Amino acid sequence: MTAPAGSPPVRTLKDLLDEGVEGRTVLVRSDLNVPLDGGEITDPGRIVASAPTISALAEAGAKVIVMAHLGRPKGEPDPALSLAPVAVKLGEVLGRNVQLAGDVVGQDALARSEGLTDGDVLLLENIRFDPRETSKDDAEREALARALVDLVDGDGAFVSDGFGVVHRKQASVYDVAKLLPCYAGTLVAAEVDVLARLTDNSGRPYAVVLGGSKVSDKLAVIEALAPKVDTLVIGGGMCFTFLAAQGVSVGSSLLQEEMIDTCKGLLERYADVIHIPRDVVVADSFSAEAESKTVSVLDIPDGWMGLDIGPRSVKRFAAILSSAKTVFWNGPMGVFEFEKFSAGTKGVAEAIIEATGKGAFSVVGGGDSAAAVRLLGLPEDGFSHISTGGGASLEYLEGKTLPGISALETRAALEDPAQED
Ligand SMILES: Nc1ncnc2c1ncn2[C@@H]1O[C@H](COP(=O)(O)OP(=O)(O)O)[C@@H](O)[C@H]1O
Ligand SMILES: O=C(OP(=O)(O)O)[C@H](O)COP(=O)(O)O
Repeated sequence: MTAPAGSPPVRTLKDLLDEGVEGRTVLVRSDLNVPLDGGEITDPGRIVASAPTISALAEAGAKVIVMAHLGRPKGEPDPALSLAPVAVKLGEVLGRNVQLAGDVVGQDALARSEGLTDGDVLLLENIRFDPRETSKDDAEREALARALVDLVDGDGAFVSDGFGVVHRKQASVYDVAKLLPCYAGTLVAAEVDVLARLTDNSGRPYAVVLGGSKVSDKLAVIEALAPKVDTLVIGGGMCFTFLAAQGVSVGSSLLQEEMIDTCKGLLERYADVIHIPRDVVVADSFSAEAESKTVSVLDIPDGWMGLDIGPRSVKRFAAILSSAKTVFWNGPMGVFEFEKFSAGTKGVAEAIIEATGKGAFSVVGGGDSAAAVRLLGLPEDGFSHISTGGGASLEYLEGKTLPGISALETRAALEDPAQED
């Protein structure tokens, strides 16, 4: 894992294993935030990607305690977001029993952590059931971090392996790293090394494709990315704020009202960089069985919502992407989970695969984007790399400090022997 120039290398899982972990308790932060449909996991990609680190530690005799989140609970237990189905799937993938704690740092988690023997794996309940995980108050987050460390015996360690969440300054991602010897897991190390190839001197034309539904997160990233790239193709739930900025009526589509002026400015400053759809597939409700039709963006009926980009836009985006030498894609072009709104995602993905076949370096980033590739039956090896992090990758590309990475670098600097007087 390449550390920023001049800073000591971040310690990795290999360093921890070389130290020896037998009998030691190791806290691991994984990103197991998988898509669910009625309690069923529709794509276990993140669980599969997280398994090597957990497996290596258990095989080496560590007592492994895994911290993870699922969705965005409002700081209290939500049965629909319990990690129970994740624990079952993780056990299947690891080929070993995975215990699920009934709480995060409560009596059950404590009792189970005290009862662990070498090689055991304990998954804590959804870490975001505790409001301190995502608190903006440092003291609150630090209190949860200390409670998590209390689950660990004296010679414990922390492994940061949840690449998809390293852009979040949260207790289990950032604050725990200040309290224990910390290491980058195999997934985090691999992802950062791949993304390091997506820099300013990447092959040109450099295209970024943005979609999905986390509009507020990603609109903020666009301002930083726009000057760095040759093309910004925008679809999914992202495009409607841009369309509204052009005075278009977007019906009941996803819309970030407070960002309309920002988008107006971006469209003015980067008119030749930013490309938004000219036709969309609209629906009279958010459902797989909704009535739908393809319309010009100028004809979105009141009360209807855009749930995919239209065929004309797919064709235009594909033409733009066909000459790209570097492509980063985060966010589906539509609600691909519903078959009738999946054509936009499939068409743009196929265009990226075609560009990759002609020598482009392409990265797909994001839980749902990666899931879309697999669920739409597209060849994963048609892309140069499929990343488990969408927002994390975007903020890395933006050049932002990722709290989950900076915490590792800070610890490495503090523990670097060269720093000794
Ligand atoms: N036009 C749209 N309206 C509402 N939701 C959308 C639209 N287009 C895509 N989505 C949703 O975006 C979600 C993924 O968004 P996001 O989490 O940002 O992607 P990723 O996980 O790849 O970063 C998908 O569940 C998809 O259904
Ligand atoms: O799904 C995730 O990010 P992504 O949607 O950017 O891929 C991560 O698990 C982070 O989740 P969050 O955006 O609720 O912090």
